[in-house]
This record gives sequence, C-alpha cells and structure tokens, in this order.
Amino acid sequence: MVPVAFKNVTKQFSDTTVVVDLTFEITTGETVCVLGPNGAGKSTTFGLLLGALKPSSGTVAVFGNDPFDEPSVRSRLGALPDGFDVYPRLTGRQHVQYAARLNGDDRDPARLLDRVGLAAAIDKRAGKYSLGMKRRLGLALALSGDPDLLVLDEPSAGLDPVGSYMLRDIIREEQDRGTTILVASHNLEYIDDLCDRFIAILDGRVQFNDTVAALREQAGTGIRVSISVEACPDPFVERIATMTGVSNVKIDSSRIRIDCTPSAKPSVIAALDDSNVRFTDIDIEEQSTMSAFRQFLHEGTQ
Ligand SMILES: Nc1ncnc2c1ncn2[C@@H]1O[C@H](COP(=O)(O)OP(=O)(O)OP(=O)(O)O)[C@@H](O)[C@H]1O
Repeated sequence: MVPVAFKNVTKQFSDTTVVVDLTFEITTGETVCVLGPNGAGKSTTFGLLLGALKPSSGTVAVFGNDPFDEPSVRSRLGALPDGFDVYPRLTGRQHVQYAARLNGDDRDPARLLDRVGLAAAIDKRAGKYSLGMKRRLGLALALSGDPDLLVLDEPSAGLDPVGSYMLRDIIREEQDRGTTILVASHNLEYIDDLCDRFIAILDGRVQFNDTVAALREQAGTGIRVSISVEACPDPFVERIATMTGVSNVKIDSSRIRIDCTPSAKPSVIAALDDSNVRFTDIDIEEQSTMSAFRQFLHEGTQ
C-alpha cells in the first residue's frame, strides 16, 4: 500500500472551494516537498491527509485506509501540523512522555528532546518556550514512536540557522530509516537537495508534480553559464542565442552570460567547444529551487 494516495479530492468550506480535484501519490521512502504561495491550500491538503478534515469529494488513503473514517491508521503517522501549540503548563519531558504513551514508545524522553536540541529545557514548562523551541518540541512529538510517514507543515518556521541544520540532519536520519516524508515549506534552502520530488499547489490545484530538475526545465531557465572572454565573439553569441532552451544571452566587454534550461546546457558547452572562442574562465551556476519555483509561478500565471 502506498503511504499516501489522493484521488480527485476536492474540499469546500461552505461556499469556498479550497482544494480542487487533487490527485497524487507518495511512494514508500520518498521525500516530497509541497510548495505554494500563502493560501494555496497546502495546510488544507495536510489536514485531509491527517484525517482532521473530510474531503467534500474524492478519496484520501493513507497506507490504504481513510484517515478520517479509520483513525487507527494515524498511529503510523508523525505530524507537525500548521498552528501546532503546546500545553503551557506541561514541560517538554511531559509532552514527550504523553505522546510516547499514546505511541507505546517506552524509551527515555530525553533521547527525543536531545535530538531536537531541547535537552537543556527538558524540565521547563513549554508555555515559557520561544516560538522556535515550540517548533522543536512539535518536531520531537512528530518523531515519537518512529512513524512510517512523517508530515511536516512549515517545520522551519521560527527556527534559527542551527535549528534549520538540525532539521536537515533529522530529515536525513529519517530517510536512512526508510521513513516517507512529506514537508511543506516556504524556506527550502536547507532541504531542497534532500527532496526527491516537488508538488506545487496553486489555487488549490496541483500545478506541478516532478523533480527539481524538471521544475527548472519547466521554469524555462535553471542554469546560468558565465564565460569570461578576451574579446566578444559575435558569431558565437548569435549561434547561442538561437539555440533551443536558451532564454537569455547578455554580453559585456569581457563576459558572456547565458541563461538556459538544464537540458540545453550540454549543447551550450559543445557550441563553446566547437567555437574558436578564447575564454579565460567559465562558471556554471544552478538556479536555486526557490527561484526556479518563483519563475515557474511567474511564467505559469501569465
Ligand atoms: N476552515 C476554513 N474555512 C474557510 N476557509 C478556509 C478554512 N481553512 C482554510 N481556508 C481557506 O483556504 C485557503 C487555503 O488555506 P491553507 O491554509 O490550506 O493555505 P496554505 O497554502 O497552507 O497557506 P499558508 O502558506 O499561508 O500556510 C485560504 O484561502 C484559507 O482562507
């Protein structure tokens, strides 16, 4: 049974349709990132997945079960939901003890709190935690019981840079354990290379569902080749500018800057090799996932 299967899922709140005809699957051991601007429908999608919301139509299956009508399947899930909050009077240790009891996990709570960097605050009341500490505690609760599927909604919100790298380590450790991971984030810089696939949701619809290489390809750019030259070779520049996948060629006295898709990169390099251009340096830069995504949104919503 695949960990997650959405089939033609629509969700309406009174007269507002928030999620429209969503169809996608997440297979075992995949790490999938859900992207989308504010209000796109990401948290609603996660609410449907976690069984907190019932679809208006279509089916949601988690390990083959409906998470709303068959809540027992939720025991295989670990979730850090949007809007997670603590019980202010309970300590970090008491939170983890409570979750562990529900999960039948009798290991020492200090293990999980240490993993999320809260060892020093283990016996402090969570109401006194900072925003980032609360997020860390939420992450510890999501990890309790070694879930098969980890669902993280904006896990880096409020985390300092050290916390972001801790999150990255945790995702890597969970991947090594074989956990299937679904993460929604506006800040991808620290995990984009750990994601196998990206699902972009816009206005409640899946607009993109593929790898980051495909996202860059579809965004129309993705690679910037900068060539430092002794003199500007016009025929070479004219040839490059007409090549498929090349979106932009800029020249100043000593540098040619070429923006192209990943699949056009080999042809650009081959054209440089074939030419008599005397270059002193060449730099190939990959566009970040976020800027490819921004470009994708910009192009896709024109
Ligand atoms: N209970 C509700 N009743 C009515 N509208 C709702 C409800 N929950 C969410 N919405 C609306 O659904 C849309 C999608 O919200 P959602 O929280 O899923 O977006 P999101 O992609 O997670 O946004 P963000 O990135 O800001 O967290 C928004 O327009 C929101 O106002």
